[in-house]
Amino acid sequence: MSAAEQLAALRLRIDALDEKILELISERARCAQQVAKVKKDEGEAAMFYRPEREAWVLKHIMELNQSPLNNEDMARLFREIMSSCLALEQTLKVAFLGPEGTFTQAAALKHFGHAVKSAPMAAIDEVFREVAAGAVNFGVVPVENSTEGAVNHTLDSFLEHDLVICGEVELRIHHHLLVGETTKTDRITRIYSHAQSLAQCRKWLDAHYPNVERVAVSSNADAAKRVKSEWNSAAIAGDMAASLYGLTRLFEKIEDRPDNSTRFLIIGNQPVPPTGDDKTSIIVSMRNKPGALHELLLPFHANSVDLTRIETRPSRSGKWTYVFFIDFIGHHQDPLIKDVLEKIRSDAVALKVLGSYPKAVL
Ligand SMILES: O=C(O)C(=O)C[C@]1(C(=O)O)C=C[C@@H](O)C=C1
Repeated sequence: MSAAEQLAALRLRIDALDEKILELISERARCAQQVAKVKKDEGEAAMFYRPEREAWVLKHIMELNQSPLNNEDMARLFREIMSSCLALEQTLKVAFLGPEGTFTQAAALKHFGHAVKSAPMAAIDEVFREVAAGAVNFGVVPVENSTEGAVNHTLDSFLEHDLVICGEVELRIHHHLLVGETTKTDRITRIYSHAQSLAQCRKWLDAHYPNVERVAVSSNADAAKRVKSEWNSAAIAGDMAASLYGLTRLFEKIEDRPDNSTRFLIIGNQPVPPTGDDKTSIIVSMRNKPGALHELLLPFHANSVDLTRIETRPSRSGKWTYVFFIDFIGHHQDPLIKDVLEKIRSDAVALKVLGSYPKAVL
């Protein structure tokens, strides 16, 4: 058989398979419509989006996968199928730190898929306010970066709002130096980016553009937007912002650490049931006395509960008083975790469970 004949035969097989896939996806979509009907018949506060179920579906697919596609690629395809199925039940509106093209938007799409309605906000606090007011279903906010540490705006917003964390998503962050069609690349005098991104590329900038002004703006996407109209400036931003604002990559992957990644939280109003593979986030304030931190950590150690993060912030309710943000493995409904939380509550000035949620799958 000639190469052309082989290609034609393979394409016929692909056509037939596509038709089967189409049929199966359609059947799945009709199932989702029936699920929606059952949920609506159940009562007023139907919960269409079910993070615990979505985590299970994606993990199940990854466990079963034996195809040439790797687990992440396969799960991403199912992520999108499920996103479209959910859109048949309810159009989710998701707020994030805008404008369009930020890493936070990329995180939102990674977590929810592309069938949600995006609502870009000008600041992290606005994301919290929109969710609290019920103007959107969920919000996505950055919480920590592997190079630069905590995102304090997000932590402080948790002190001011009563919202539930219902998910987490991790994103590898690749920064590029972006220029526009009219940029004179040998005469760049200014580089725009978000302060965190400038910090994540500090060594690269010191080596390549030591004398160029670094200007911190509200987001990477905002930086990309500015470059379009200026001939002497460049921006540090990611792929989404580059394609959205029609910029080209003068240098790629300029982050100082190759494993640079950011963790984002999904905030909403709906608690998530246990999946068996969960994380919990709490805020605790302790009496200002020697050994307070030791006292706080003891119940975790005594019960072999894995802490994944601890962060300290000023409490805002008194000079030199602090609150601790703690993440650990387990769900607040697990009997062991319940015991740990009860012990902490008896020693603490205040304890707030921000939420228990499935560990990031993708
Ligand atoms: O199982 C459900 O509750 C569904 O609504 C179905 C489905 C899916 O397509 O698999 C859709 C949306 C939910 O977030 C979870 C799963």
